[in-house]
Amino acid sequence: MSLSKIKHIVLVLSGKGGVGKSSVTTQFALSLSLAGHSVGVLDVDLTGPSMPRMFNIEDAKVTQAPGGWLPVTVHSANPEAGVGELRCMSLGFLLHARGDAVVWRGPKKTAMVRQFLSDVLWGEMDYLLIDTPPGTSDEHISLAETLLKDAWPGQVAGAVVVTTPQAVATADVKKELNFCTKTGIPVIGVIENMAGFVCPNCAECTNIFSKGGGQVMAQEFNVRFLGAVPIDPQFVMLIETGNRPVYPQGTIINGQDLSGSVDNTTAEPNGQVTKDASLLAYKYRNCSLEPVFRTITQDIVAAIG
Ligand SMILES: Nc1ncnc2c1ncn2[C@@H]1O[C@H](COP(=O)(O)OP(=O)(O)OP(=O)(O)O)[C@@H](O)[C@H]1O
Repeated sequence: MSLSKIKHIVLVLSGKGGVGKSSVTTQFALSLSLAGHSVGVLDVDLTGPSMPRMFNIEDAKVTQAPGGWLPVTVHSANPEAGVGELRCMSLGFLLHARGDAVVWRGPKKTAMVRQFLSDVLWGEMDYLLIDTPPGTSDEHISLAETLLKDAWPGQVAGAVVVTTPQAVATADVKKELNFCTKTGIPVIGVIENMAGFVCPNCAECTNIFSKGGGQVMAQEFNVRFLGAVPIDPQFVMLIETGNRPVYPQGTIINGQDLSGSVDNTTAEPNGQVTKDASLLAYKYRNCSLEPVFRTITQDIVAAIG
């Protein structure tokens, strides 16, 4: 199996679409990489692959080598700066045109997931994060079957389950936790995303949705609560504008009008990290969600052991 040299495999799940599962996968991958770990991200959301957009590598092409596909490099390792390499594989790289729709029946999806697990040449990696579609679909069942059959004991570290605070989303996530129980995939913990909005001007946190649903659910299911990630408009900007971030018109932060300016205000204090790591990672280091997710990542790494 092409996953044999990967130390830990982590699934990222959510019961509902749009709760920020891919954003969480992105931040988890960047946090791990910035902590010096080598990370692969496998996007098995076949009908809505969003990892190429998240990493701003939508135009990248996957190379076919004799033994399989070479994943796309988001950034190379920079040991001097303590940054690990980050690579990604997604169906998005294999579609002819950006935005092409995938309308496949179950067996074809199953075959694709199996091929992703067997034919991608990851090489040696500390972590492989698998971004899954929302719910419990054909992709999940194929993933669970293939992974649990082929992985060595303990290699599948478990699943991180993402939810938003409100009850309708947490209800869906309960199904996801049940799926993990039934398939025997350990649950590493629950992350509550979009938990409040911190005003960039006055720093007051407003709970736009209700609060604490993820924590309550974690207690109910006796699983670890990994933390709450607030809504940060800067993160969306970082992702949507990728490696060349420009503030849109009307952006006023801390009373300063930044419309149209390149968001490099904190990007180049020493020039070290930009040398090898992508500017995306470098920008993320300066995003307000980075310290929040760094703590969550440390907890996950400690939980995996
Ligand atoms: N903490 C956050 N702060 C600000 N924006 C966020 C946050 N989390 C997610 N978003 C934004 O919300 C939108 C949906 O997030 P994302 O695509 O990660 O959700 P998803 O659960 O993976 O969706 P899908 O079901 O389509 O796979 C994106 O535009 C993303 O940038």
